[in-house]
Amino acid sequence: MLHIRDLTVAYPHGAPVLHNLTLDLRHPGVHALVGPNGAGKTTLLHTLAGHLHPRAGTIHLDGEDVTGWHPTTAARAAVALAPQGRRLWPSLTVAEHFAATQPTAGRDEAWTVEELLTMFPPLAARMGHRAHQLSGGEQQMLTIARALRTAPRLLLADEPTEGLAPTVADQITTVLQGLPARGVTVLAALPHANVAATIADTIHVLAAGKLLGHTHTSTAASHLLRRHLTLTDPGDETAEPRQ
Ligand SMILES: Nc1ncnc2c1ncn2[C@@H]1O[C@H](COP(=O)(O)OP(=O)(O)OP(=O)(O)O)[C@@H](O)[C@H]1O
Repeated sequence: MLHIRDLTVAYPHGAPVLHNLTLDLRHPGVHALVGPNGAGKTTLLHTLAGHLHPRAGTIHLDGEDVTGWHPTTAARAAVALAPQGRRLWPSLTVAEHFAATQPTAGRDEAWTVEELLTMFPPLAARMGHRAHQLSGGEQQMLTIARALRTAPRLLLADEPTEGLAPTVADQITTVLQGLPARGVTVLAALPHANVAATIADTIHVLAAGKLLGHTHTSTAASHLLRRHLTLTDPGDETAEPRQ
């Protein structure tokens, strides 16, 4: 469904942080992007969401060339970003977040607010609370619920379980794993291969803005990273991946 070819992305006035990156999400499912800090995971998700324009390369989504599109075009094409740091509206209540977020026009697969509250039960008791009054876990649930409210076909989730207690992280993982059955493909940036292996069908390994390969197990993902670090730092052959 998503085909990225030779993608080079830089921040304004900066050197490229993604270099000739080629990546395919061939089938609906949960896909992880794994790599050390600074690998370029967030940059890739923001490029797919239309927040950054590539310097070179192409992005095709379901056969359509969407390279360099704007965030509103991405949203209309049913691509939703659940960003790192959540970026909720602090003074709006949970109910107001839902009211302010409407399903993409023409999408039949929209979730009702009731369905989203069933998916994330803690939010049901917090409808009148402002976002800044929520716990970190509740904020993350609202971030994902708000993204789902737009009825995406591709959900970009940036570190969706970051900093959460294991039980809350498990709740979110379970939701993400159930999304492909509802027609949503998930691409989640995750810092650790072992977390990725519990969530995703496929793990795409990124380092220094380049795709090292894709795999299905944390062991193989760690091996790819370790080999990359050994090749780039021959003086430290015992180096462990920085993750
Ligand atoms: N707004 C920005 N302006 C300039 N450079 C940036 C900006 N955001 C990120 N970078 C740089 O781009 C590179 C990739 O960062 P990115 O945040 O995409 O990595 P990441 O894999 O998501 O890392 P992390 O796990 O730490 O979030 C890093 O070198 C970072 O310093």
